[in-house]
Amino acid sequence: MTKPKILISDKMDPRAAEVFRERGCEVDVITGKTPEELAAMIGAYDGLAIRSSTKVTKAILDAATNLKVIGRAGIGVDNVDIPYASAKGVIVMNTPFGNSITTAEHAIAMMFALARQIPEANAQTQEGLWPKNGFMGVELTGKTLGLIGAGNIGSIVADRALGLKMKVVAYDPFLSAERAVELGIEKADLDTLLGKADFITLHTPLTEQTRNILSRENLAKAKKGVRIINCARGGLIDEAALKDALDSGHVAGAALDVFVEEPAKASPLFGTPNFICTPHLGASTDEAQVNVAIQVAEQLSDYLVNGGITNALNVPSLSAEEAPKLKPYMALAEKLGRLVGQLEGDAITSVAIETEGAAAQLNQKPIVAAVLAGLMRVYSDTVNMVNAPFLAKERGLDVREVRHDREGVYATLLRITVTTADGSRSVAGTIFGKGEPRLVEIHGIKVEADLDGDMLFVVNVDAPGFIGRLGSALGQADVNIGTFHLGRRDAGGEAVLLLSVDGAVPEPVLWSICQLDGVKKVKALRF
Ligand SMILES: NC(=O)c1ccc[n+]([C@@H]2O[C@H](COP(=O)([O-])OP(=O)(O)OC[C@H]3O[C@@H](n4cnc5c(N)ncnc54)[C@H](O)[C@@H]3O)[C@@H](O)[C@H]2O)c1
Ligand SMILES: O=C(O)[C@H](O)COP(=O)(O)O
Repeated sequence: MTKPKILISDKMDPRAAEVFRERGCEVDVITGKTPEELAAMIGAYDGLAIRSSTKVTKAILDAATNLKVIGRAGIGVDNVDIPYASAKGVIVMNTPFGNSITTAEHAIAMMFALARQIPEANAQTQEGLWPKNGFMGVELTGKTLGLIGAGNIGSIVADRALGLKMKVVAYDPFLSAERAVELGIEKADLDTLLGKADFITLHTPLTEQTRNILSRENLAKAKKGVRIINCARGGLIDEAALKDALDSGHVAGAALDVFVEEPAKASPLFGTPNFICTPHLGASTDEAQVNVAIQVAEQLSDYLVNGGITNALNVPSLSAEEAPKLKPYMALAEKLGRLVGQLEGDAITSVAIETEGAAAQLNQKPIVAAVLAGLMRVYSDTVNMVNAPFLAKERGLDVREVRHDREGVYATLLRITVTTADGSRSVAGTIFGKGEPRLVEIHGIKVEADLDGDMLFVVNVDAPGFIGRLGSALGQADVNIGTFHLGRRDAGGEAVLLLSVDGAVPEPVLWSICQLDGVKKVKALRF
């Protein structure tokens, strides 16, 4: 088996490359490339490990013809075009916890630095000014910290702030009342927070809802003398409005680790009194960088080598223990999806995916994704488990999952029922022996077959001599039959034939079979 190839394109702790190699991947560390240079080389790689410097744009993804997974050694993935990666079938993972403590500590450090104006006091002292009377600070004890975003980092900041005897008020629409009680903080709306907070710290992702959450209007609503910290993402604060609020004294201090434009080489905020900043250093500690480097390498190699999916942002997770159990089911799901996709074409409006017995105990999401990937292969060669659910949604396909815990005739069964304008049709399969996927039913008729290679599907009226006539038609056309599977609803009723053949059946031969007495449908299939 060829080893998966990984590119590490941003500065990352060397443990990442070591872990990739230990886990059976080839790895190149090539940093500091321009987008054009990256686009020229990315085609050779199965996995891409990045931090925040590499911008994974549409152009990079278009050039990444072999890419299966992108791993972000860190949290924010706003440098990756996730919708486009999903459409291209590329998994995007991050390491959501590896640098949270470090970043929370940076926010607390910024809060102290603001409260005691440490950077400016340090600079003036080292200039020999000994400015003992110029730096009157404020205590943190008893002050109110307004937390915008109380997720992983926000809740660590809250914990540390409570330890400093501050009161914490949080605005986070997704924070439950129970979680707020558990954290020992007050849940509030944004206006209440703005009216109460002596310090405000931001810990949300940058989204359409959070962009400029500290707008000019909201800054005006904040308490006079507020101090503001942003170690989350540039764009959460209106930088021009912040500059004006610092100049007017409405905001007593601001500390930014992140900027709208990065690298921030120039900013109207630079040089403003009571403004301090760091160059996106939130995650920059030895501990955090080792954590995220190891985690990203473990996650990417786990996916490329074993099929395990952890911390993916665009597909359901799949643990390394689950992956081998699910593997035969995903193969079955893909084949059955492919069968109905080829039989019904683009007329399908809805699909029901039912599992029975052992199959019903498994994680259903990957099975559903594999069915959809198989089904939509008729529309596109590049469809896979990652982009199939998105493509299905785009096409308006109605997808339903049903689990039946009881066992039927089979200890484990997967049934797919699709609906078209002509009604509903189903196919079903099971897992035999050591994980072999097997078709067991088509259109309610029992037929056992391996779905493999080129096949021919025929629906006919059950009648004596039909099989002989079909065999002759194929023989005359020099089409060799490998296996032959037959089922019928009842004697003289509808019958189905599924044949494996050595090579694709040419169109004129399909047409001649269509002309045989009693034939209702003929379809060449490929698996
Ligand atoms: N400066 C750095 O180096 C650095 C390092 C790590 C993380 N970060 C950034 O910090 C931020 C927070 O990271 P995290 O790990 O805590 O993420 P998280 O997903 O755990 O938490 C984000 C929180 O924001 C909340 N939220 C979402 N929309 C909101 C809205 N409209 N208003 C208020 N709250 C909202 C969510 O409910 C969630 O609780 C991210 O932007 C991340 O990229 C920066
Ligand atoms: O989202 C993150 O994890 C931080 O912004 C850290 O980014 P970095 O890895 O580029 O330092």
